[in-house]
Amino acid sequence: MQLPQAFIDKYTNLLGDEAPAFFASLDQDVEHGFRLNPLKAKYQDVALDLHHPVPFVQDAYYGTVSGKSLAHQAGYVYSQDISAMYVAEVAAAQPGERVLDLCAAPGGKSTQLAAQLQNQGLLVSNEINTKRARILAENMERIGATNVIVLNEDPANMEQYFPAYFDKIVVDAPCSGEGMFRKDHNAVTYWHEHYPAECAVRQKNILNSALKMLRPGGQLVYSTCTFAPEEDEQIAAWLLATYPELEMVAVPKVAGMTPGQTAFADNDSEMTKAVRMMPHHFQGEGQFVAKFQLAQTAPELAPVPTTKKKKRRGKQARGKSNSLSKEQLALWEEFKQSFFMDRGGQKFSTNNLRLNGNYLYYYDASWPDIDQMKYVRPGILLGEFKKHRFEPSYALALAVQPAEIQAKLDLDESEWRQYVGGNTVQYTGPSQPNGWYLLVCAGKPFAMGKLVNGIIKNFFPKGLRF
Ligand SMILES: C[S@@+](CC[C@H](N)C(=O)[O-])C[C@H]1O[C@@H](n2cnc3c(N)ncnc32)[C@H](O)[C@@H]1O
Repeated sequence: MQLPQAFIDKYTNLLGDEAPAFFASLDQDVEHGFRLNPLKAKYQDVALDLHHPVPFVQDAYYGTVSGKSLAHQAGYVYSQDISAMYVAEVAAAQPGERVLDLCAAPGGKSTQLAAQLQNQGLLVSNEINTKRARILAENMERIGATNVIVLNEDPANMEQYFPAYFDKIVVDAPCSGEGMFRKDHNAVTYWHEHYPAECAVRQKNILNSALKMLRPGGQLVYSTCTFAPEEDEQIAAWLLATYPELEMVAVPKVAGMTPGQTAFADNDSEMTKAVRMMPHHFQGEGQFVAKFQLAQTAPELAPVPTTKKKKRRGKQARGKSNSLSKEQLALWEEFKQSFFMDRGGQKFSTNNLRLNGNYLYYYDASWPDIDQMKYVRPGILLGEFKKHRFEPSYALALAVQPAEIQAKLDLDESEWRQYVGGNTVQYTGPSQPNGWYLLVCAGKPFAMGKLVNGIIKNFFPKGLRF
């Protein structure tokens, strides 16, 4: 790989004797990994090689996964770089917590945080870039978490709505991406000498917003995929200097991980509590992770909102949320009765429904009001009301477990392939009445289908077909 001379000079100076090994490693192949998704029933029952676990990350393995496999489509697996997996592992969200992933697309950390939460508590996954926020929403939908809101906001706009609200915040910051040079040689072309310093300005702005949303006693995890001290140790040191109520928490180092470098931040010895993953020592991409604790006694850092809340913004935010009409409620209840065992029990109860236009969402009544914010997914999309009927969503199929559904049809792998390719399927199983069914292949729910006189009509989302 052709590295810019300024980059070579910089790291020759910073890394000294290690520099040749560091530069050489940027031309070597990277080890791939994937994580299984414990939110799915029997999640380890996948046709993948699970003989090589990543020892320091829950449910993670070395290897590659096809995006066109059943396990991937049905949300049982997420491909992720080995180093990147360590960020959410360090955040260690606990069931019941309120967690914010502030720079979340495409969803590597968010999918992992959702798994840690086990559908208890709330995960707000935010992405500022609209196109990327949609991809994030698709990934969150695929893994089937039922406690996730996907926002498409500038962090600065979020402060007033979530003052001192979250127990944990992950800032996986936009950065100069030097750690990605190995995987994406094109990334080198964006790099210039002043790029890290420019990124640092943006990182500080994002962190200032994040801290206003962190509750006293809460924890912040900051990470980048760059080697630049300006964006790593120097940002961590700036945080400590700017927010005396913050202290660093030591991040455990496993084989190959190196401590943050004191020399990169005015000999601040706290920096050894952070971790660096450098490609000449560690098998994944380059990564920096630092963890901070906000003192329990810290004053709330958020301004008390005094101004009137802004009007709803953005296309997705249009259509005031309102309650269901009698007909809509009856259609939903009718669907629930035929689809779920025990009519769904307490799941998706009427208190937790929210209508946006004709779209019906599950939105837990205890969650914060996001009406004023730009969102992509305000909870789980359950389905859409069409003329005198209810059409259940793909997201619902991925958010339920087979055992809680009575209306389901088992398809084999070739029928699955036919269906995800956008085709109808001739149903050959025991006779069933017409209606909506959860489609299941090898025990994995993968879509909704409508059975009409022995044919399963195709409702697989057009953009996801393969
Ligand atoms: C390193 S990536 C996040 C990767 C993600 N956490 C994952 O694990 O899949 C950083 C993200 O920050 C977003 N971003 C860019 N500028 C931002 C800003 N000013 N505030 C918040 N996020 C920003 C980028 O669009 C990008 O998706």
